[in-house]
Amino acid sequence: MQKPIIILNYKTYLESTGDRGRELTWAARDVMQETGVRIIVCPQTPELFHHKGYGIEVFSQHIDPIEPGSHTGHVLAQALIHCGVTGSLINHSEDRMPLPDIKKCVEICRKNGLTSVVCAESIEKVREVSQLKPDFVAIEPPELIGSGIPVSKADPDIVRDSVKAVTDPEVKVLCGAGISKGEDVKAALELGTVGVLLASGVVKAKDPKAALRELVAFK
Ligand SMILES: O=C(CO)COP(=O)(O)O
Repeated sequence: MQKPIIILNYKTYLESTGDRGRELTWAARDVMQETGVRIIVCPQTPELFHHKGYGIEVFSQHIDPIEPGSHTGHVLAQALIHCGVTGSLINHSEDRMPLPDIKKCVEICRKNGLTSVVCAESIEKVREVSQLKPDFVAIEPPELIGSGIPVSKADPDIVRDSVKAVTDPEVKVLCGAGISKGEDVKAALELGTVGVLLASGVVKAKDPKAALRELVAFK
């Protein structure tokens, strides 16, 4: 079975903020080096610079649909790049955007060499945002987010149908919500995704490094 892509969203949990966030990034880097699995971490925007240079890919949780100029308080692609960031989540369920803004963000990412991961809450949304040609679309049913109930097992149809809804072979599909175990990741791959987007199962685990090891150790 192919190796999964694991995107770890730090959200705004205290367990992934400040020094604890950096320890989590080091743990993810170690597991990535041990296993060869591509792991990407997504700390909060003000902390991104502190995760630079550790030998692991860092994505932003958000980017704004703006060009350089007068946009106080917004997140500019070039500033993310300065922080060592190589991609961004877009339209996360906890940070939704209107479609024209998603489109602009995907274009900005493409123009600046950033990987785009657009989240979607339904099969219809997956179909719609995949037309924008992001690098990844992540199906995440909001009701399962943070529930501990893995989407890949609780609702395999939404994952399978999301994979079918994406007709462009260059757009890869991820799934997320409630993922915490290797068997959840395995189920996600069997349904046709290339990996998972997750948060609480690792961030809030007693031993996040052990949780990450368990997540990627399946046959
Ligand atoms: O929103 C998510 C990842 O972006 C999923 O969160 P949980 O893994 O905590 O369910």
